[in-house]
Amino acid sequence: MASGCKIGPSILNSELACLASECVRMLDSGADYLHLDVMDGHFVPNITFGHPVVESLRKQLGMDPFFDLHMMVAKPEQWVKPMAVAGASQYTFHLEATENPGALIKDIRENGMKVGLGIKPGTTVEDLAPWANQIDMALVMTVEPGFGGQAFMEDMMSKVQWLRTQFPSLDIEVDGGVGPDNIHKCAEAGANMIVSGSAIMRSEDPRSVINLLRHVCVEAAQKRSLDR
Ligand SMILES: O=C(CO)[C@@H](O)[C@H](O)COP(=O)(O)O
Ligand SMILES: [Fe+2]
Repeated sequence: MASGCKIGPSILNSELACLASECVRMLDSGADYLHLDVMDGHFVPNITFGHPVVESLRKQLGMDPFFDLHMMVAKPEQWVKPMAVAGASQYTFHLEATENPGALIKDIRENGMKVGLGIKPGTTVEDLAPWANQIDMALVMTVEPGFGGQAFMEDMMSKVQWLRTQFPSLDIEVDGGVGPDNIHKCAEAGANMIVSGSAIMRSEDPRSVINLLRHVCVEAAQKRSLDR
C-alpha cells in the first residue's frame, strides 16, 4: 500500500512575510509535510518564490520537515539542482512542462530527491500512467494551478480512483480546494497525500482541521485494505 495518509498544508495563502513562523505553526499543528508552491509567472499566471526562499526555510526549520516542492514552472529541468542544494525533499514537476519526463525523473533522483509528477485538470491520467512505476508520487490537481482558494473540482476524482486501482502502492496527492467539505471524496477515491491551503490556513484551529483530514483519509485506506 501507499505510505500512509499524510497531510501537507500549502503555505501559499499564509502570511508570506512570516513564512518560517507560518511553517512552524503548521508543523506544530500536526502537519506531516509542507507543500511549497513554486510559480514562475510562465507555467502559471502567478509568481511566488524560488530556491533562495526554500534554502532559508530549510535553515530556519532544520533537516526534519519534509518539503514537497510543487514546481509550477515552465522549465522544471532548470531548478532541479538549485532546489536539491536548497534542501528540497521531493521535486514535483508537471507533465505538461517537459518533453522528456524520463530524463527529468532520473536527474531528480541523481540529485537525491524523491520524485512527484503532477497533471493539470485537462491532462488525462493515461498520460501519466507510463511514468507511474518510476515516480514516488502522482499529483492530481483539483484546480487549475496558479492560485490558492479556488473551488475543488470533483470530476478529478475518477483520475484518483483509476490510479489507485492500477497502482495500489503509489502515493497519490490531491491539491486544490481540498478541505473538510470534500476530503471524503478524495479519501474514498484513494488519495493518501492531502494538500490543503485555505481550509487549514484560514482556520482558527488548524490542528483540528489537520486531524479531521487525516482521520477521514486513514479510515478510507483501512476500508480499502479490508475490501481487498
Ligand atoms: O498548487 C496550488 C495552486 O496552484 C495549491 O497548492 C493551492 O495553493 C492550495 O491551496 P487551496 O486551494 O487549498 O487554498
Ligand atoms: Fe500546490
